[in-house]
Formats: sequence, C-alpha cells, structure tokens
Amino acid sequence: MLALDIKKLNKTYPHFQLKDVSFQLEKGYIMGFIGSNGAGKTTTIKSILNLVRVDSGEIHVFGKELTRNEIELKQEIGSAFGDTDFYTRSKIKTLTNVIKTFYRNWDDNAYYSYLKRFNLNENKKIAELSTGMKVKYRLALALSHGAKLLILDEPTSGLDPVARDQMLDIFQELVQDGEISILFSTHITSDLEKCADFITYIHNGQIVHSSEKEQFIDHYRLVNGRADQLDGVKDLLISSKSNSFGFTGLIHTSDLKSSLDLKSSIPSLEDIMVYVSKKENSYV
Ligand SMILES: Nc1ncnc2c1ncn2[C@@H]1O[C@H](COP(=O)(O)OP(=O)(O)OP(=O)(O)O)[C@@H](O)[C@H]1O
Repeated sequence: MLALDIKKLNKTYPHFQLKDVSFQLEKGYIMGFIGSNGAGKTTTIKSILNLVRVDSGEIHVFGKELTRNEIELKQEIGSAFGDTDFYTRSKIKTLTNVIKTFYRNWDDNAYYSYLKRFNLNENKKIAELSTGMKVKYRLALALSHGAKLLILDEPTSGLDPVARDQMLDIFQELVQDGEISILFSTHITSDLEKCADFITYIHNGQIVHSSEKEQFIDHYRLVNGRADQLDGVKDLLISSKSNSFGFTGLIHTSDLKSSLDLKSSIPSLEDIMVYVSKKENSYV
C-alpha cells in the first residue's frame, strides 16, 4: 500500500516553479527527500500538508485524495519543521493540553511513554528546549495522535552528530513494524546513507530521480578519464570537473559503455548531488 502518492504537482512562484513533481512512498518505509538550497523541498512538503495551495496535481495519502479528505487525513499525518517554533513561553504541558484537543485518537499513555523515552520534561518551556528536543517533542505529539505518516522538514539539521544519529535510530525503530512511514527532507547525505530506504532527489523544482536507495545509486557511475578523452564523452556526462589528472564526471549507468575506456566507480550520494547540481537542466 502507498502511504503517499504524489502526482504532477505544479506550483509557480514569481522566481520559482515546482514542475510535475511526482513520487510515491510505500507504507512502512523511510524516504529521504534531498536537494540543494532552494530546490523546492519545503514547497513540496508544504503542498503535501496543504499549507501551500498548488496550481495543479494530486496528492493521495493512504489511498485517499488529500484535499477532499483533509480533516480525516490530518489525524494520520504528523509533521515537524526544523525551523518553526511554537509558543516559546509556554510549558510543554500547557501546549500539549491544547494540541491534544484537535485529535480524536489522542493517547495519553503513548504520549507519556514518548516523553519518557525522549527524555522530555513536560514542565520545561519550549524556549528551554534544544533543537533536537523540539524535534523529539514534535515526534512525541505526532505519535501520540496516532500519526502513520510522518512528514519532517529537515528534522536533523542543527543537531550534533550524536543527536542526529539518535534521531535516525528513532526513525528506523518507528518504521520497524511496517505501520509508520516517514518522508524527511535533508541536505545531509550521510543521514540517508544510514537510514533511508528510498531516495527522492529534487533539483530546480523537478524530480531528478526517485527510487529505492541502492537502485538510486546504481543509476549513476562516477567516471575518470584523461583530459584528451573529455571532448569525446562530454555529451554523455551529466557534468564533469577537470583536475590535474584529467577529469571526473557523473554519467547515467545506461550511458556507460566499455568502448568509452573510462575508469568507473560507484558514486556516493554526495557525488550524485554535486554533479547533478552542476548541470542546469537535469533529466531523469
Ligand atoms: N511564499 C513564497 N513566495 C515566493 N517564493 C517562494 C515562497 N516560498 C518559497 N519560495 C521560493 O521557492 C524556491 C524553493 O524554496 P524551498 O523553500 O521549497 O526550497 P528548499 O529546497 O526547501 O530549500 P532549503 O534547502 O534552502 O530549505 C526558493 O527559490 C524560494 O525563494
């Protein structure tokens, strides 16, 4: 079953366009949503939460169209934005007492067990929480209202490596029984190497590629060649960089032929992002 099915989302801002954004997240998996600054991650995520009104396109959550079933589906969706703050002078306790009234499946037992597990003291004020604690509080809220789809915008940005690692462990634990699905955006490719099952890569408002992680990486090869070989292969490369040994470039695996006589290797996610970002009009 699909937790999330996004079809041909379009949104135009004065200097930016989301173009035919489509991807799917299967229930019970973690999808990393990557792209450089300004690529359109937050706009896509806000569209999924209906916080941005799209010009066209369709979003289905657990098989139901979002705008027609928004009230019902919002019970099943938990979200967290890395940079948004709640009413910072309120205590966790006070805020939770307001928030829980919006959710018919609110589970106090679950809530207190998550507070305990995340080491959150409900008498602390929001202003007193660290970045990581705020993300954990958001997660505790989402999980206590029975959210089955977590949509998290850069939940690990601003966390130190230890807190980040802990957060990624939590994500993996949450999806273990196959009921919860997570879409999270990040620029930190090592987060994805650690815990994403699927990767969706957006660049300039367009999806470059979306697939299972190993397949995603296997779609590309990093190649090295001599400077005099570059002209002959340039058209096949997504982009390249020259260096003192010749050049290094990224190529679609399907374009790599032995006749090209280039050394090839498996790229890292970071290599893929760097070389695809160098090309202006990237294609799937
Ligand atoms: N309300 C808005 N009005 C006009 N332009 C907007 C609006 N919101 C976002 N944009 C533009 O849309 C583009 C994509 O922004 P978005 O926040 O989706 O990118 P992002 O991939 O999340 O970037 P980052 O990694 O820096 O957070 C940017 O050029 C941004 O300036």
